[in-house]
Amino acid sequence: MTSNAHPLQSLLAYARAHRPQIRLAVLYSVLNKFFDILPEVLIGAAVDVVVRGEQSFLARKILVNVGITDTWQQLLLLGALNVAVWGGESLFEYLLELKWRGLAQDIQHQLRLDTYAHVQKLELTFFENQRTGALMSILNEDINQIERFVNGGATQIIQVLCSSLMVSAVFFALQPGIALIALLPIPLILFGAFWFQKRLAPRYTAVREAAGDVSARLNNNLLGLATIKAYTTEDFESEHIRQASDAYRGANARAIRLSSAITPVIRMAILAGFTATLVYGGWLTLHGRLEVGAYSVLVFLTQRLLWPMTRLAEVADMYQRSMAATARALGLLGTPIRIRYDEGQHFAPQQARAALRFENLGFAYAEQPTLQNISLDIAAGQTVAFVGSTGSGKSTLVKLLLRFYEPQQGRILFDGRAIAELNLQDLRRAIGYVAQDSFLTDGTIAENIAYGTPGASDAQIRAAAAQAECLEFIERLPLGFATRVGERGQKLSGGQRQRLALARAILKNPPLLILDEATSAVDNETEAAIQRSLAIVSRGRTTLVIAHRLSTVRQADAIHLLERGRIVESGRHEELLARGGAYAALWRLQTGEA
Ligand SMILES: Nc1ncnc2c1ncn2[C@@H]1O[C@H](COP(=O)(O)OP(=O)(O)OP(=O)(O)O)[C@@H](O)[C@H]1O
Repeated sequence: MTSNAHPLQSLLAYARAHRPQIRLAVLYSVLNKFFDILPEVLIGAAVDVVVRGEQSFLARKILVNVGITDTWQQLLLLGALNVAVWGGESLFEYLLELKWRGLAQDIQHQLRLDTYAHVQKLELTFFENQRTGALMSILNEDINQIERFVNGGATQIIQVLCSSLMVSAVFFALQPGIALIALLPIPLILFGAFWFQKRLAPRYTAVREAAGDVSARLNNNLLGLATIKAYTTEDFESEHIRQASDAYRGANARAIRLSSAITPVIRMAILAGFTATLVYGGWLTLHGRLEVGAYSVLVFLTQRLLWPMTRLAEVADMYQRSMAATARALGLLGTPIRIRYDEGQHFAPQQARAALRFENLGFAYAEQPTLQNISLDIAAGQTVAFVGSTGSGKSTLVKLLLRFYEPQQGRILFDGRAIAELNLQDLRRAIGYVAQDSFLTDGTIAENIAYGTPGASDAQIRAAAAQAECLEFIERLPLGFATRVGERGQKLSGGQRQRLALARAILKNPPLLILDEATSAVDNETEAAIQRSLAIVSRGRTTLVIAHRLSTVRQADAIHLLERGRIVESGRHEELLARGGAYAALWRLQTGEA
């Protein structure tokens, strides 16, 4: 899937597994075309019979020993052949439709699944530099475009090629002189189609990119509707969408201007060949140098050549669109996964003790360092808190532990082994992570708690909810655990979402639990609830808590205060207070003792 290969080549390489199917589909297309041009030949033969009677083509001994001199029998034979030809054409039409359309479905299905599965494994940095809507447009529209091409475009290309070859063969067999004239425009047409195609390609790439942009903006706005309403920026945002949509329309207009010219131009070239056949062939026939039957075959066949060639334009258009789509979809599929899932030593996540060691860790998202010289030991089973001002790097620290990012310096050991050498999924299975903004699915409360722990019983789900102190609010809902939470858990309060996310992590029963508290703005009751549940859930496992409210973590075995990416103070609550440093100041500030 190298980026410098032609998209068609890449697509064929991707569809390797479908090769036998593709070959069969191509065969059906060829056979269908073969039967499709035979009626014209039969018309010629019929004209030949009525004009020349017993001297006709059919009366002569040709390839096979036909030699039927009786004209009535000749006509009957033609009738029978006609039925067979039309029957064959219909049969192969059915088969080719079945095969190509089946292939289109199989390929789009596989491509969508593969691309999605691949995208899921890409590291977070990739998504931070991409817009979700643009990715959605690749996963949806671009893959649909490829589906449309395989559905109808591929067979059309094959059929245009076949009919050109077959018609040329008939022409040469009947009248080589006319054949040369009639077929003269073909190189011109092919050259023209190629010329258009080359110029269309970048225009369609621009169209696909503009479509991705529209989709990205729509997605962004729909997610931010509450903010749009609150700031009454509806008109401003409509204008944003208008600009994106306008750019899409403009990109399409540039493609349309060119693509609309293809058919008329090609038709004019065909016209030259057709007129030449009509006039020159007629002249030859009048002078007895061409049979009437052969003349009619040639005239009809030029028509046969004409229509597929005009379709060539349409097909070239569709081809170009889908190649732009293919390049985007396969490009996404070919994006290298930097933090690999399939490497590293396996271990049993549930048996881990989760003793942690951070060794001189240094990390930067961009140039500015976010974390520097972080070194600390966390014994198995300890509860450790990270506190510090906003943006000091607390969340980043645990994200490195989850291997969402790779540190530029130092390493993290998990039970004595560097996490970079462990199997990524085993490591993550050993961790229960409650993020600041946990992702809730559009399902029920029970489904959300059991997310990541398939097969959990109702009793287990209930117990986890109780430990996370969310049983009370769940039971007040009319449908209880069966209540649907809406997309991203919209129908719940921020605190309720956080509790639910905690219940989810508890149910997973991981050796290492990470709680990233979103805010210090909690009421006293919630604060007490957090303390209670923390005491329960941290039992028997290593627990890391990122806290904004110092009182929630005063019982922790160790507290680390971060400032601008460095640990500036560490110790137990009482020790830190006694030291009278930055932690003590922060404590006084929060408790109002200042
Ligand atoms: N994905 C990212 N890309 C670039 N910079 C980031 C990214 N995530 C965080 N940062 C920056 O890194 C710094 C540390 O962020 P981090 O989220 O670790 O802080 P925090 O201490 O957890 O803050 P808070 O208490 O507000 O949650 C911040 O300056 C932030 O702007």
